[in-house]
Amino acid sequence: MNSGARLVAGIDSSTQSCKVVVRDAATGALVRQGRASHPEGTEVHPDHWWTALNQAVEAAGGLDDVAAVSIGGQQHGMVCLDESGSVVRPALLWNDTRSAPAARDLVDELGGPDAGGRAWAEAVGVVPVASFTVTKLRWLAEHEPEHARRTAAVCLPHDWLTWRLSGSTDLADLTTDRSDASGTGYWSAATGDYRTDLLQRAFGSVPHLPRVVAPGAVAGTTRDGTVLGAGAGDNAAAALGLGAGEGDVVVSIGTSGVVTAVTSTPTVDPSGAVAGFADATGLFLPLVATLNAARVLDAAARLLDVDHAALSALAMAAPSGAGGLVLVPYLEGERTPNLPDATGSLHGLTLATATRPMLARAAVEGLFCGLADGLDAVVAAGVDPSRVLLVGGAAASDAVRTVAAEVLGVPVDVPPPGEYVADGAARQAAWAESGADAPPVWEREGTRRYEAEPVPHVRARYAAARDKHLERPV
Ligand SMILES: Nc1ncnc2c1ncn2[C@@H]1O[C@H](COP(=O)(O)OP(=O)(O)O)[C@@H](O)[C@H]1O
Ligand SMILES: O=C(CO)[C@@H](O)[C@H](O)COP(=O)(O)O
Repeated sequence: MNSGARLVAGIDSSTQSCKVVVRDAATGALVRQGRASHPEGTEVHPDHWWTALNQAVEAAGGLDDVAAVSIGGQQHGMVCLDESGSVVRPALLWNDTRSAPAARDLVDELGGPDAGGRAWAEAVGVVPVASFTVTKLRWLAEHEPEHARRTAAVCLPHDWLTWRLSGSTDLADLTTDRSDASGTGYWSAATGDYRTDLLQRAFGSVPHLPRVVAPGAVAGTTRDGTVLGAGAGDNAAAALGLGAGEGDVVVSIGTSGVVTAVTSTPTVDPSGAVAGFADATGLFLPLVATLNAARVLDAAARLLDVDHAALSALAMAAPSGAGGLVLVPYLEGERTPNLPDATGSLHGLTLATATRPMLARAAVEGLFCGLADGLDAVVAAGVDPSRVLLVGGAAASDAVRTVAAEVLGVPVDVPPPGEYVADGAARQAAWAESGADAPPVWEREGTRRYEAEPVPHVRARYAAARDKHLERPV
């Protein structure tokens, strides 16, 4: 297939799967792609990611003719390695909530919800919640001291996979990048430094940490000499893949629901709603993430015994507001707002709303009302959105696109279906391989705009319902 063009590859090692794209480095044209599934669960041995990566690479026709590769990965997952480079225990993922008490303790130790929240946000841009690596390390130190004692290095999913691609087993060769480092809770996007004092506080010692590679720099090479880019957290990679600039807000509906924006200054939000992450170009990436997004629709489709296309058709057959039926979608607990033990709930059931279309509509609206709260928080942090770019697996749904425009209250641009995290990683790989000051410009056509009258009544009804939920049974 290669007609002499220089090729680069981008990999998205996300929560549910691994996707690989091979693109022309100069034009960005898609040459080939592949995919493989990850196992279910919030605790996953990294070997499964490596197996899926190799399957996805094989499905994409291999990397033999590729000049450079980068990896975008699910953020925050705790990968612990011993002195010999072996994995100490399965990784705890971003959506594993067992470290919620550890998160509360870490905030309390710096002064409680107000003073402690401010102290953490000023130090590292985030206020600990169960998703962040620093809280998982505290959990490990408290609950599995033998594993903590054996931990000689800590890294993130994309760091570990990049290291595996390099073929090294030397902990000194571990690398990360600004965007993923900023999701650990012990690296500051504002200063560009590790806060080993906070890591020491959380874990009781300071294991070896990956070197932070600058955007566009070379992290190393594979054994065959293929250039390895720095990689990125998946949300930063998606922003790079979309070419998002200031004023663009990216909303991703994957396993997580995410609202992000690229900004030129770091964000400090002592409430913790907006995480002050770094992006993949040297700028910043304020981000709100929810634990409940595409899987809310998976669950609704399961309940109604339909596929996603039929779920979308059902939702489109119901009116805005689903006649007053509200689904609060805390099916996996929640991260924003910080309610790790919450469960989902259905409000406003009447004989008229107890129908399949109303339930389908309420599911889509519920997940977007949570994200609209997130968009409000990003705006309060100083972002002035001119449009929303909608991506992630569930962006394929017509109902999702329509409800997004209604509930978010801004024009929603849906780029053509694609793997924007993997594309961002590929663009970064091309940047690293070129040695240029900036990533290559890749044109993209086919973006479709969705506009709708805002629906304040839908958000008002959700706001009345969202605090009424049961905790998970013990
Ligand atoms: N047409 C669709 N409508 C709604 N959800 C969809 C559709 N197609 C895929 N999904 C859902 O999107 C999710 C996968 O999206 P993706 O962004 O790849 O997730 P992740 O990055 O978290 O692994 C799955 O939960 C899948 O069921
Ligand atoms: O925790 C976050 C961001 O802070 C998540 O966005 C993860 O990065 C997982 O992303 P997906 O696999 O759902 O795309």
